[in-house]
Amino acid sequence: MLLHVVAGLIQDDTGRLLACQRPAGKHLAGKWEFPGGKVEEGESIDAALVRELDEELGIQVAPGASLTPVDHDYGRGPIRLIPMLCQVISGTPVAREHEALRWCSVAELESLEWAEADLPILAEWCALRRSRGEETA
Ligand SMILES: Nc1nc2c([nH]c(=O)n2[C@@H]2O[C@H](COP(=O)(O)OP(=O)(O)OP(=O)(O)O)[C@@H](O)[C@H]2O)c(=O)[nH]1
Repeated sequence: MLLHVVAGLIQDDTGRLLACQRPAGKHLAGKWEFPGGKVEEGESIDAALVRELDEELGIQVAPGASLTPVDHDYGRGPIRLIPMLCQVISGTPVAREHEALRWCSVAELESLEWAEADLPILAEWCALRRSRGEETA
């Protein structure tokens, strides 16, 4: 069965993107990812995003546009990773479930070791920024 996973792309005022490091002992430990998680049965993508970011980071967000979903299989069954831009309404991110959080410029994003399914999302996000003339941040 295809597992739907939502991933939140959060930008700060200076255009940096929030990256989260997966904790030790879990699948893909130490790799970087976007905050988010599995969409529960009967739950909308937007609702899953709001719930997961509240649980994981203690922030309240407003879902925005989605980027292109990525289908991937780590050998544990197929997942569809759905990237969603989002706006923080309240709170400051705290790593409740991650090893570390980092606000990253484009150069910093490229220096991290990402979960494989995130790579096309990062490429799309960087292209989007370039098309808006924001590539220097
Ligand atoms: N939250 C999140 N998950 C991602 C991303 N990229 C990516 O491949 N995944 C994968 O999506 C799957 C579901 O993520 P999850 O965070 O809800 O699950 P988990 O691994 O913590 O729980 P599990 O160990 O019970 O499966 C995992 O296989 C995870 O590695 C991402 O950017 N954000």
